[in-house]
Amino acid sequence: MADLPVHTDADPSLAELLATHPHLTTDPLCGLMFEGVPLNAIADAVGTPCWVLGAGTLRQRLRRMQTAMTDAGLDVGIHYAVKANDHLSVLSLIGREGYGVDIVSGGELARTQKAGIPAERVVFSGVGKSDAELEYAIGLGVGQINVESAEELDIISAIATRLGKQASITLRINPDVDAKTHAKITTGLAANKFGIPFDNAAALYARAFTLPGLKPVGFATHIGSQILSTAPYHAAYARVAELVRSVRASGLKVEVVDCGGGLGICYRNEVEGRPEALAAAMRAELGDLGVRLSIEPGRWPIGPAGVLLSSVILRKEEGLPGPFLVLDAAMNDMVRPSMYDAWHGILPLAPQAFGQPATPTHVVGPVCESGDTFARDRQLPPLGRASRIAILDTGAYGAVMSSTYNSRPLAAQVLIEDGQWTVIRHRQTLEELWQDEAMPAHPTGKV
Ligand SMILES: Cc1ncc(COP(=O)(O)O)c(C=O)c1O
Ligand SMILES: N[C@@H](CCCC[NH3+])C(=O)O
Repeated sequence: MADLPVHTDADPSLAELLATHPHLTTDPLCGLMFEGVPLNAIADAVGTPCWVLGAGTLRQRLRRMQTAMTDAGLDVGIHYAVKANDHLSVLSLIGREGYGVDIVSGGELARTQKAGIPAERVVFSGVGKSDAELEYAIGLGVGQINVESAEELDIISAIATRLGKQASITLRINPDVDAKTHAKITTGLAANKFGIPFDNAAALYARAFTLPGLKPVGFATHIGSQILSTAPYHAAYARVAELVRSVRASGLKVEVVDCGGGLGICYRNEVEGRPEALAAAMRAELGDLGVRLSIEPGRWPIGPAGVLLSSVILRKEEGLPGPFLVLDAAMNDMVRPSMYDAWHGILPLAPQAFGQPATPTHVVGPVCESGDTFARDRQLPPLGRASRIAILDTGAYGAVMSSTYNSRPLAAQVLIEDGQWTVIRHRQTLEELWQDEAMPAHPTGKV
């Protein structure tokens, strides 16, 4: 994998975006299609905003990861990171394909159980697992708990002992490696809250063998997300390998190394992270240790498998520095641009839009915050009221990060499978916005 994530600073043209997103095609009559389904047909039936997920793309990308590992001579367990997209349809597909999952909360664990994923295929990560969450996970017999602090080790030992269980644990190591990604999603630097400092890990691992209720099986690391270079992976895995060798030299058993997730995708013009290069890094640094390896990918398999459909409410130009397209989707639906200044491709749905000249356009949502902006100075064909667009690469960290800010109902979700599409989440109704709220009785009995 090249260490040059961005090959040009210019925004890709619509044609270039189509070339880097092979599951999206255009048809002269139907316009933009996703996995062979006209997106306009979905928008006509379901309305906008609407998330569309392609099961074929997800399946194909997971298989590519598995094949990359096998081709490198590695037997690697794939534990899909549920946080990227926790819809039951996704988890059910993951389970049926035989993969495991990486979870970070009791809620995610409950979803995996609802989707029928066996508890032994679950890895529980997270910097602050509550007692209730740990009791739930240990009681169910999850396959592995990645421990992130000395205090957590004691808590898990106490809970497992109380429940009469043995919890398989790894220590999540903070290798102090710069993943060279956005500051808000880097996790492997010493200053980050995640993992156990490298220098404390060997002693803590030894201590884990002395505590009741624990079965220490190895180490885990996860250095961040949207990583586009293999160098940080090499550096992190080399440190973990050093640790494995040193604790083994002191007579301790190590059976497992969990290599985390983080492989990046092409949003704009980045050279997408290649699972083959990740496999090569794992093989080079960890291949001779005779341990069971696993990875926890979220964004890579599912990010490109989703788009967010939206309609233009109106086009606002008067007195402004360039035209503003105000969409019916907003930061409450997709927060990544507001939160990380993330760049997401935008394609029109209409067939005729592709041949027209593009001009710089601002694309915003209707929420009452200037940060509710999807794109600035984006080269787009002339779009106006009722034009439809697709915001690309929203399969990961899209719908899962939605809120109902400004009392905006959660958008509908659709899954495409084998050329057929199904609504997998209805658009939230206004009543559902407040159905879980209660009003204290007013002393006079009236509001
Ligand atoms: C422990 C852990 N594993 C896996 C992931 C998945 O990361 P990504 O979606 O970048 O592959 C994350 C999120 O960064 C994480 O915190
Ligand atoms: N939410 C982040 C990724 C966080 C990864 C979680 N460990 C994003 O949208 O890029």
